Amino acid sequence: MLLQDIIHQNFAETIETQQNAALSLAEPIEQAAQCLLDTFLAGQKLLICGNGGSAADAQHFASELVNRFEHERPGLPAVALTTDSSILTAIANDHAYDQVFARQVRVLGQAGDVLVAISTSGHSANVLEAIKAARERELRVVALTGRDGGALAPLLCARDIEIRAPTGRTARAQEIHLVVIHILCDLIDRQLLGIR
Ligand SMILES: O=C(CO)[C@@H](O)[C@H](O)[C@H](O)[C@H](O)COP(=O)(O)O
Ligand SMILES: [Zn+2]
Repeated sequence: MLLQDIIHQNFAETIETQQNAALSLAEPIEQAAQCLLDTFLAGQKLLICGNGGSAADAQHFASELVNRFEHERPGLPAVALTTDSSILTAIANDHAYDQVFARQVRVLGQAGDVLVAISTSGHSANVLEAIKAARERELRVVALTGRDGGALAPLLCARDIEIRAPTGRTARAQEIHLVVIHILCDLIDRQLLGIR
């Protein structure tokens, strides 16, 4: 196949996936925005985790909440659990890599906080362990997933929210996740600032 064909094929797949997501994800995104807004209005916080590109998404989301998205407003409390190399390496070295987020959830999480768990496959062991820790500490979970939800989806309970990108490709799921993160920021800003 010509390189230009591959380029066009990637764009076409992205557009189709985004169109499918617009149809299937409006409801869980609305629920998640309300959940996050209620959490902030109650004075509680978000903890956000994921691996690789999803670690970047966790940091991206936290920065838009703590600092700002498109409008000036008071900062909103959100912590990416992916950023402190001393904490991450100590937990991985002394315990296990699958505990790097769970231990932070147990230490930093308080009942009523929300864990945002990001995994395109739903099979990252450290994200699954973080969800189990969230359950113990009575945090709600907003999960950004893909494929069939993997081993993550069955861990969720009725109070949790799954936003599942309708694709089997990690790259396409990550692209959906970033759009979802920006929509959540937009909805939160509009509600907080009374923008229509
Ligand atoms: O960004 C990419 C691929 O686009 C990779 O870094 C990817 O995030 C990593 O392979 C992750 O370990 C995948 O984890 P997950 O989404 O399956 O939980
Ligand atoms: Zn990537």
